[in-house]
Amino acid sequence: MTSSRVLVLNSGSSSVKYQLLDMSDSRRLAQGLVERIGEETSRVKHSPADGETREWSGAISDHDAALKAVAQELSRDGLGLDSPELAAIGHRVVHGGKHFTEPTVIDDTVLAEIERLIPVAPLHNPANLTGIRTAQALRPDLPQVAVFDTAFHTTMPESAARYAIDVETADAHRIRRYGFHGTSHAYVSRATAKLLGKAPEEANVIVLHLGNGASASAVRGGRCVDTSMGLTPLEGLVMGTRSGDLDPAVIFHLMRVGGMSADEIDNLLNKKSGLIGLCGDNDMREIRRRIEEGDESAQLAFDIYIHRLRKYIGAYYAVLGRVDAVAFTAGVGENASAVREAAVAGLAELGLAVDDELNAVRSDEPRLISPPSARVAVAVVPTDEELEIATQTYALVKGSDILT
Ligand SMILES: Nc1ncnc2c1ncn2[C@@H]1O[C@H](COP(=O)(O)OP(=O)(O)O)[C@@H](O)[C@H]1O
Ligand SMILES: CC(=O)OP(=O)(O)O
Ligand SMILES: [Mg+2]
Repeated sequence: MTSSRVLVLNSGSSSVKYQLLDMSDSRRLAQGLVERIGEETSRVKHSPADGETREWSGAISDHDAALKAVAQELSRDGLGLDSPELAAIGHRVVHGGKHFTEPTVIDDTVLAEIERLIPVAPLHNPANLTGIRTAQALRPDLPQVAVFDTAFHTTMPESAARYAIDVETADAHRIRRYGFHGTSHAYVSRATAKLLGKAPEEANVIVLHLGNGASASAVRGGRCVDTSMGLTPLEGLVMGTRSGDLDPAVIFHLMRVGGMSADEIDNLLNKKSGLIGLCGDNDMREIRRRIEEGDESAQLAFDIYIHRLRKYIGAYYAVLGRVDAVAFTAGVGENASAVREAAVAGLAELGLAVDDELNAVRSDEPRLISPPSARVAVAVVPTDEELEIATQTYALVKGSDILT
């Protein structure tokens, strides 16, 4: 039997998203989500392609237990991890440092490197590691492949990747801009070029990945030339719970004057800042609802979010010189028409505008929302990190002697 199925695991700090795909025709056989891992009640949602979605709540204490729940759900549909049709398991790994520029078959050395990078991706790499270890224990015979969020950004020029600090100190501690959400920026920039009827090499695209974590990238001819996240996924845009850009002196001030420890500030900036810090909610749906009711702190949080986003659009416009499209993606980018409208409002001089009717359309398909006459296309392009990870994983193991 030829094996052509790939299971993709995208382990976040408190969630696991997964998809099982048949790569002979890129068909999705099942997908799902385990949320609120470690909380009192976790939630599991599992959708087989040929059956009813199943949802249940229960206590799932850690990522190991979450993955076992995923394996069980897949088994119930006859798609268990013991299937001989499974060719590989692909894992999203958030931080790959400078070393990993390509999808990589995981061995002990790769595991050790992912572990070494935990201090620069404390919310993500530990979850990614648990996902890998549990999957290895369930199927020790299968190739496990790491697809790194950082890989797509390794093409950035030094002028974009280097911080303006003492070079020796930076090099000693490997401090530079790595960038994240790379599989999404790669997938969306390519899909945007396709939507424009261009080859990726011909298109300059600003990608705005606005999920709970959020980042922008400038992509010239299919290669990343700048991105908003940095050494860690904390820099750049305002996010659900992360501050994004701020004066680094805020940290010394909080230490010296506020009496806070490094860990306390880390927690403040990563988990209690961004939208949730500004108004108590990190879900854009809730923020929009509160704004409709006249809530001032929700309005201010929204305005700060949009102000930062517009600054990055302007910055990357200048970085690229010529922009063919601005693409919105991820939970907020794909769904929040008010964010898209506000992000480009008043930028007609730059060739940017949205058409209200097109912007209001809800769809899972890539689509243009700018008026046909606009000089720069504005697009909504749903991301599919799992499909991209599966494609890269399968390309690596197919036809190699890894697959037996
Ligand atoms: N219909 C919607 N309108 C506005 N925002 C939405 C909508 N649906 C989802 N979102 C936003 O998308 C976010 C999640 O995005 P997602 O890309 O799934 O994030 P992540 O992968 O980081 O968990 C939610 O926190 C919410 O703010
Ligand atoms: C890198 C990152 O921020 O990822 P996520 O959006 O999944 O938190
Ligand atoms: Mg995401």
